[in-house]
Amino acid sequence: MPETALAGAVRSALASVLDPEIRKPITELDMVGDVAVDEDGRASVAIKLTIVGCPAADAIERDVRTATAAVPGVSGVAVDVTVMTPAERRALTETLRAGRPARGQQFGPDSLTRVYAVTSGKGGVGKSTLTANLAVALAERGLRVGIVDADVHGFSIPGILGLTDADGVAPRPTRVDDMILPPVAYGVKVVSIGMFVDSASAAVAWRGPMLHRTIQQFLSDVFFGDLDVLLLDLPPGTGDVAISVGQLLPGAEVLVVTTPQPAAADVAERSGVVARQTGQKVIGVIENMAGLVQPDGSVLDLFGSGGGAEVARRLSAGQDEEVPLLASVPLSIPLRAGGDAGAPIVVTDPADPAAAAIRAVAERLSIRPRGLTGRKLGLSLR
Ligand SMILES: Nc1ncnc2c1ncn2[C@@H]1O[C@H](COP(=O)(O)OP(=O)(O)OP(=O)(O)O)[C@@H](O)[C@H]1O
Repeated sequence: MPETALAGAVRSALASVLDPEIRKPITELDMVGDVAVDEDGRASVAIKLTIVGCPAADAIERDVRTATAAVPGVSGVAVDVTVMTPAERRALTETLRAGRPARGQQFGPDSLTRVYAVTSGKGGVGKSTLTANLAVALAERGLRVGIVDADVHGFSIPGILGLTDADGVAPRPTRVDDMILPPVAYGVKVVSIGMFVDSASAAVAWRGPMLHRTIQQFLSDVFFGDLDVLLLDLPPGTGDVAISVGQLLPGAEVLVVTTPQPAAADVAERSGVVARQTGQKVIGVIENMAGLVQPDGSVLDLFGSGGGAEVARRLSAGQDEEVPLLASVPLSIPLRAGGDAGAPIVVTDPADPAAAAIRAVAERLSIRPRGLTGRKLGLSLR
């Protein structure tokens, strides 16, 4: 039976309901089944969820009720929730892949997504804290942003972005067949090794090939959709990881994080040099944990000063293009506390000097023109 005009109006209104994980209208995802409105204006809407126990079910049902009830002429709403058949699910994953074969890489040479690998010479310099806040600041500017947290030594991104539970455990992402739907926090799609281990303290002692396979799986099986920017949080500076990134993401550009400590400069410089040896371009240095402004206005240089500028100078030597020091992010109690609480300060306390410095990096990155330098153009000479 054809839908009445009112049922058609309800269906159109449902285009405003987004699947919170896939972030597309449920109408485009074929999640809306029969829609009918009786003579008294009572609407009945059939919704097909991707999987049984879909964590987004309540949000979708609520939004469907609200959108339907707002259509003029509708007096009541009944929502019938079912689950897609395997064939419907397969059709959905094929639509989401948009022609890309299963297990195909999403960020290959033709991709328009800018990929930034955030690296540091050693642990504990604030790489994850900066990556998470930078991602949120980029999303705040209207960009579509994703993070791959592959830092096996401390998969801390889910915690910093408030995705973990009271025990510090990250949520297991929803799977639709072989497609992994990344949770979204502060507008950023996040996938982390921490989402696939059993406890927050689980130690991950992985050799390079295992990490390589995991990054590869994240890049192929996680549904990121069209992204403007993908940030990679990688374990501190080993050659293994740089080689993997070079192979899997030849277009990736590198941000080097260091502290102001002159002694840290050597090891930070090395991480930049290793990245370069594997064909990646270092596009800037971020100094973190710089001088803390005291209540009396004096500056406490807990970790010394000048390390960031020194690393940038050394990485620029012999290069056509200078490697800039993009920011010097001061020590900040709110930045640390925001990370612990899962509330990134670029949103909760944007005026904090550390938040302002990170937001300035986001602005600089978001207006960078896309260059083709270093990209294979796919031309062949006959
Ligand atoms: N500018 C800053 N001011 C104060 N605390 C900071 C700052 N940057 C980071 N921190 C804190 O320092 C600690 C280490 O930061 P983080 O986990 O981001 O480092 P990391 O380089 O990613 O380390 P790892 O690679 O070992 O995971 C965290 O407790 C974080 O809150």
